[in-house]
Amino acid sequence: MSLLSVNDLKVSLGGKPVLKGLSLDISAGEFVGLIGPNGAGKSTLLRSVLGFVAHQGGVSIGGRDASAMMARERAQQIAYLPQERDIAWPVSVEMLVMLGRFPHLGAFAAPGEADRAIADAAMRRMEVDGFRDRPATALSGGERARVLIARALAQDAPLLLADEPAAGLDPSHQITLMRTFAALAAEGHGVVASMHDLGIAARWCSRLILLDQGIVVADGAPRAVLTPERLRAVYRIEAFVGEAGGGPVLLPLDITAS
Ligand SMILES: Nc1ncnc2c1ncn2[C@@H]1O[C@H](COP(=O)(O)OP(=O)(O)OP(=O)(O)O)[C@@H](O)[C@H]1O
Repeated sequence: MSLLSVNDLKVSLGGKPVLKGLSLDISAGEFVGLIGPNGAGKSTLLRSVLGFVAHQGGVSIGGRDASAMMARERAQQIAYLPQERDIAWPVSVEMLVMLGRFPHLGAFAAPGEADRAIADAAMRRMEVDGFRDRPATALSGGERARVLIARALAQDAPLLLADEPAAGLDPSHQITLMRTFAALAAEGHGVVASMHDLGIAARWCSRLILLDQGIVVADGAPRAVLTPERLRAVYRIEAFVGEAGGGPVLLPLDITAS
């Protein structure tokens, strides 16, 4: 089932074309890594789908034209983890995660038992339930990131768009996150996460979409997308690409000599 369809998306920012006619489809069951060098357009793509950026071209969410959807309807269909990890108010971790349930509540309705159970499960998944009573502003960068991911999980939308969710996480929490996203996809959600760690993207994602200068330059299985030639052409890096422990391994080694 198609969760997201983007057709010939074009965005200009500050008079400069940033997305230049980009098309993609995301289906239920996929864990897609959105990769590409700094400035390739990854965040702009995610923000355009959310309706935060003026754009040309078609976006449909769950088979419906996104431009006709209210913000609340979109939030029921798509959970979004922004790149910024700022938390403005010293609310408790539990309250912040519970905010993920708000698109599902009626006007003025308080969260019920089912909402609490979903928020609790999200906190346990991201291993933040141990500090549920602490102010969310009094956490380390990585802990804060995990709390914000838990909030996005609590939203329990068919599609999750996450902008650099692994940034700032230690290796064990990065792997926990990748396992969680892979499990969400196996449960029938769609997950699109922008990432800079190509090794972790190669190992865990079912599909990679490589952006460069506002266009999709490769889209497919990680082994097919991350060839040494393409890494050279797009990232200007030399990399070791191999296999270990039942999956692909990628290690950037050096800058390509020009
Ligand atoms: N408000 C803005 N005004 C002008 N140009 C912008 C604005 N926001 C982003 N850009 C430009 O748009 C391009 C794409 O930016 P975007 O943040 O989408 O890239 P990205 O792939 O997410 O990069 P990164 O990996 O560094 O997060 C960049 O060249 C950036 O400088």
